[in-house]
Amino acid sequence: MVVQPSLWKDVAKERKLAAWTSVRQDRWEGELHVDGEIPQWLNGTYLRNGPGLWHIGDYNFRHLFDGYATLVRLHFENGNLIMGHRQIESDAYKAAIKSNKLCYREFSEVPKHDSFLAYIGDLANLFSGASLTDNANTGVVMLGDGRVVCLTETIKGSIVINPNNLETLGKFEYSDSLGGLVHSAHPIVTESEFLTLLPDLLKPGYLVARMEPGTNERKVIGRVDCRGGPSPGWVHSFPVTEHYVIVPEMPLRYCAQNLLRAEPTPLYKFEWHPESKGFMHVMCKASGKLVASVEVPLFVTFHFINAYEEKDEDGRVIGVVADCCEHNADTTILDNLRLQNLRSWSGEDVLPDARVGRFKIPFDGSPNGELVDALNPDEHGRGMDMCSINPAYLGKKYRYAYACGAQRPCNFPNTLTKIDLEEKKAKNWYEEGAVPSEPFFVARPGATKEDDGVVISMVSDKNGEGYTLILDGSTFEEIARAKFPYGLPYGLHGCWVPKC
Ligand SMILES: CC(=O)/C=C/C=C(C)/C=C/C1=C(C)CCCC1(C)C
Ligand SMILES: CC(/C=C/C=O)=C\C=C\C=O
Ligand SMILES: [Fe+2]
Repeated sequence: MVVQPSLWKDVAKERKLAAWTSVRQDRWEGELHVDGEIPQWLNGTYLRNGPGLWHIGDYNFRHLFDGYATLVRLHFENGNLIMGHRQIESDAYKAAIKSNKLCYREFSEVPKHDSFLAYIGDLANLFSGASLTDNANTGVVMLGDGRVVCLTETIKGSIVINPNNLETLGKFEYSDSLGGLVHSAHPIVTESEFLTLLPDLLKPGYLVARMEPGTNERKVIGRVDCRGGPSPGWVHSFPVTEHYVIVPEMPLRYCAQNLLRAEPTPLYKFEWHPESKGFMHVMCKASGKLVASVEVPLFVTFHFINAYEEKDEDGRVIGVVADCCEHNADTTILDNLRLQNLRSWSGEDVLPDARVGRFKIPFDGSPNGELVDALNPDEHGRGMDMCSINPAYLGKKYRYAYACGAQRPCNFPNTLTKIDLEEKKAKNWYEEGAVPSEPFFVARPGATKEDDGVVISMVSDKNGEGYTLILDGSTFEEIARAKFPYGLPYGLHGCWVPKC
């Protein structure tokens, strides 16, 4: 249906999204009725994590990223679908439930202090990490050894769960002595390794570390010193190629003063330092040596999509290409994700523009890299975030990415978009008034084509209800949907646990 621009205000007024509504679910499990056909080959479990509980008692959290971690499980077996929904029992969540107040520092929320002495104690606890949250609300990964770990930006917020019943099993304790308080919320996880970045806030730089399946020990591959200052850039995610780890140094940098503040600033724990510039560093995975370090145009990104190596006719690597969901070097997206903003949409077109930003990083010693549009952003409505690819193409030349785009006016990405990076075209799925979550690609076993598989998303519809949507990866047409028993809060990132 096409809505007249003058009617958008009515559409916005009538919309009741479950996406931004807190739900506390100690445990729900049940079978869903499926409309359409779930392919018989789709056997396994899609797990999705995200912040779904944004209040304690009558105190409401401010930011999307503050909410307590909520897992949703979609178990596919022979065309049938069973759903599960459960909170992660982090120390932060348990303490809040027990004492009916915030006890740990979340993304924007800081516990209130009864006295000056308590405030000083809390500052000490900030430096030791004791007051930081372990609310693992960002993503979930399956390690090569089968353990399933939920993650956030604090290292202590690494929590092992049981993918079959969503039970919290306990902390993932790193057995090394790397220390540090924060890491990239998105490690690169394959059957053979777990790669992570640890920003060093004291001596600005990043450690690149690797962990083998079956162990809890991260080993340092190498270190990158920051070229700008005064602190490392925020590193929510990073890309890899077959032989290199790419370390982004974003001009949106961690900020010690903002870490200490009780009230959030528009950039939360970060600060925008355009004068410090942006850089991309490329480290050889085998040797830990830097093979390139270039200045790039200013950029703002949460999520890298993929990266790959470019070769000359003799097969020598001449550079790397790295793609990300890039917010046109505009940091306002971070504050746009305040719950009040998300909940009070009046029909105005307030989602800042974003694009698939493509970094080109040469290996010939040039001081600069490029950042260009990978395709015309109008193809996906100038909204772009929450991406996935076929995991078989991780680090390799690839053609397709799946993400959330925009059908304007909107205040949040509201389409699913299949990006064809070769044809520079996008195919979009949209339902009026609805908000879909990250489209997650699952390849058909035995597939030889990159887009042979399905794309799973969970949609909040305009009536406060929701459903899971299964699109064909190739045609991007709906093949099945299944209504949830109640509307689910928005979720961030997921993983696929194949049936063993
Ligand atoms: C949900 C999401 O994508 C990001 C969550 C980020 C969090 C919880 C960040 C927390 C932090 C602190 C509690 C203090 C230190 C800085 C920072 C990593 C931002
Ligand atoms: C939901 C989001 C950005 C949307 C912007 O268009 C970012 C989430 C980041 C954390 O995982
Ligand atoms: Fe993320």
